Amino acid sequence: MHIKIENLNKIYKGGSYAVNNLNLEIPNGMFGLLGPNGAGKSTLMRILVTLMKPTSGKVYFNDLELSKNRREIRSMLGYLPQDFSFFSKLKTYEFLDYTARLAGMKNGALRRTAVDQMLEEVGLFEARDRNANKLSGGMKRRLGIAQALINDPQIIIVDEPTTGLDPEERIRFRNLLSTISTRDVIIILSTHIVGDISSTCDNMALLNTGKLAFAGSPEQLVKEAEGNVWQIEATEKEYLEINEKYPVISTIPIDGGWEVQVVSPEIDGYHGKQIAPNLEHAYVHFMENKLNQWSNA
Ligand SMILES: Nc1ncnc2c1ncn2[C@@H]1O[C@H](COP(=O)(O)OP(=O)(O)OP(=O)(O)O)[C@@H](O)[C@H]1O
Repeated sequence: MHIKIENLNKIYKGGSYAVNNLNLEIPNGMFGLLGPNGAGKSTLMRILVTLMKPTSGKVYFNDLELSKNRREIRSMLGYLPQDFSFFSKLKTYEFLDYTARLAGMKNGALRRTAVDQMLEEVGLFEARDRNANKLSGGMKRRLGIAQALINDPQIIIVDEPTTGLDPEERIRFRNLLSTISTRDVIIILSTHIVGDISSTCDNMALLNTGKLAFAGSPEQLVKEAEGNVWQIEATEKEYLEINEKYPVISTIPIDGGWEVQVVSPEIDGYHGKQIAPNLEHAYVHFMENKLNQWSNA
């Protein structure tokens, strides 16, 4: 499976571009879509899952063009939306059985087996008789991914799936997606949480104000930030200045002041050394330095 997005635009009423001339290719495996709030991620997801039509441009799923093959493409998709909610009266098992029926699984015996297997896979088998709306936040999200996977989709699209989850559930959810991504599928993971991408995705794109700011591997993005991350030993007074001047990534108290990590091409004579960037540094480098340079050019 391979997705190709060509010159895609979405203009909402009022004239603002939520997606702005986007060109992007998405190969098999786990693909991360990263960007700040309002970058256009949800709009792009909704276009890909056929819930919204673009203003212009084309999307190909292999050879199938989206606007001409909506029904066929829909049958290949599983979607976990950002605001996924449940039917309040249904038990966990009943909910998944219901979505399996909606997905066209008519044979009762086969459907029951598929539902039980899926509940096992997402770690909810023990909770099968609990009301879906009484599950914890992380369990609800796992039930959400179960409903997206029940018809064995080739493309799985998950929008901000780890927002609001505690660290343990976040890791559990990421591991679940990683396991699924070893199959012959595309998983598109939209997030503003850098850690979701660094631990799981082979390829990624960075969106900002509807435009593509970067496409490649997380390692490539990290490489672009080399030479731009500094660890500074600062006095209290210097720390206050540094905080005004540069994006500060972390601060640790040390004897007589602070050890501060900043993202910047230079540090104006402060006492510091360059350190190897990680994806969080690289994301900040891109948003703060590169994009500002472009918009000022
Ligand atoms: N229905 C709509 N009508 C008008 N403008 C919209 C609509 N939906 C989104 N927008 C605007 O389009 C832009 C992109 O929004 P979108 O929700 O796609 O971004 P996002 O990256 O998913 O952000 P978030 O993580 O906050 O959902 C934003 O400026 C938003 O205000």
